[in-house]
Amino acid sequence: MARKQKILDVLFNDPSISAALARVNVFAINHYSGGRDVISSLIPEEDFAAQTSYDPLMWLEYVHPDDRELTRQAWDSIVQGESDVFDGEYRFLVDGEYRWIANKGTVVTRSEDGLPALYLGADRDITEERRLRDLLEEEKERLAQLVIKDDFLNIPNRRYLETKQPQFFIADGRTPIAVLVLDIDNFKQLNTDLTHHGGDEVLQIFVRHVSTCLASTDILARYGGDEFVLILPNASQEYAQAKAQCILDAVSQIDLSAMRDNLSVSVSIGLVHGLPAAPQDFWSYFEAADSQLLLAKQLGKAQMQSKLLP
Ligand SMILES: Nc1nc2c(ncn2[C@@H]2O[C@H](COP(=O)(O)OP(=O)(O)OP(=O)(O)O)[C@@H](O)[C@H]2O)c(=O)[nH]1
Repeated sequence: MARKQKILDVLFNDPSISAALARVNVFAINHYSGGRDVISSLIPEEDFAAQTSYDPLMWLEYVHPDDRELTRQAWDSIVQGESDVFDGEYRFLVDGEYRWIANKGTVVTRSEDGLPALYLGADRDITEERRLRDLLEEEKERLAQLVIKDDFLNIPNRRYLETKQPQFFIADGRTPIAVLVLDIDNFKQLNTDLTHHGGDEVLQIFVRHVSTCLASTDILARYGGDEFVLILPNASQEYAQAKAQCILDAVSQIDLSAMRDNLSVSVSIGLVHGLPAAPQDFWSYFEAADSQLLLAKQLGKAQMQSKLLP
């Protein structure tokens, strides 16, 4: 005890040591002294002095209410002796504003009842670091979205299907799914009649019309060119058939008279519905739907052909 006391005396009473520690944001709290000996705390000295009875948890009041519970839990495990090392990030009230602080420190000594007596830690203001980290995360998310989105039509693209399909394709033998492949009829001719730019406009009008039939859980993606994939997770066969009919009707309503007279748009649809079971995957459903699309084209276009998969 005498040796510990000596260490504490040096630590807290030698101004050169206190100053050296403060320079690297090391703070020390001597709970033996009822919290009177403090080096370099973010809490103003007068707030310590103003305490009528010493509360070793008073610092938690400076932690942002949203971060307080987690911080308290982490500190509790120190108090209870489950760990000596504290390593946390929280917002802390400094000069009237909340700053993000990283606090890493350790209990140096415990009193006889096992409670932390001397705690040495380093506070680091990471507000700017956190802001940059958040910006980077947002940017990464934005780029990730760009990669899986068709920029022109503002819907998911083929890469989306390739990366995300396991999420909606549940091959447990009891979760139904419908996969539809849509292809605009005679789009090559539309491009010739309207120019490529006009064809682009038709693609946008097409997506707008198809979207009037979609529910929030339906996923429409552009597979490429004038070919689209529509996934209806958890859909009944009747729901899928009605969806295809809605799309056929909506596309037949497209009016291109503002661009050129006597032009109409139609779509052919291949539909498969089933209860996928392992080892089936999304692409086996896609291939089957694509075969149905081919059949619809061969049978005269502007129609839907469907198949039930086991
Ligand atoms: N305007 C435009 N045309 C595209 C785009 N991507 C692909 N195309 C064209 O779309 C046409 C697709 O034609 P196909 O689907 O092969 O044939 P189709 O004329 O639609 O005939 P069917 O599918 O048998 O009805 C091709 O001429 C492509 O050059 C695009 O982003 N914009």
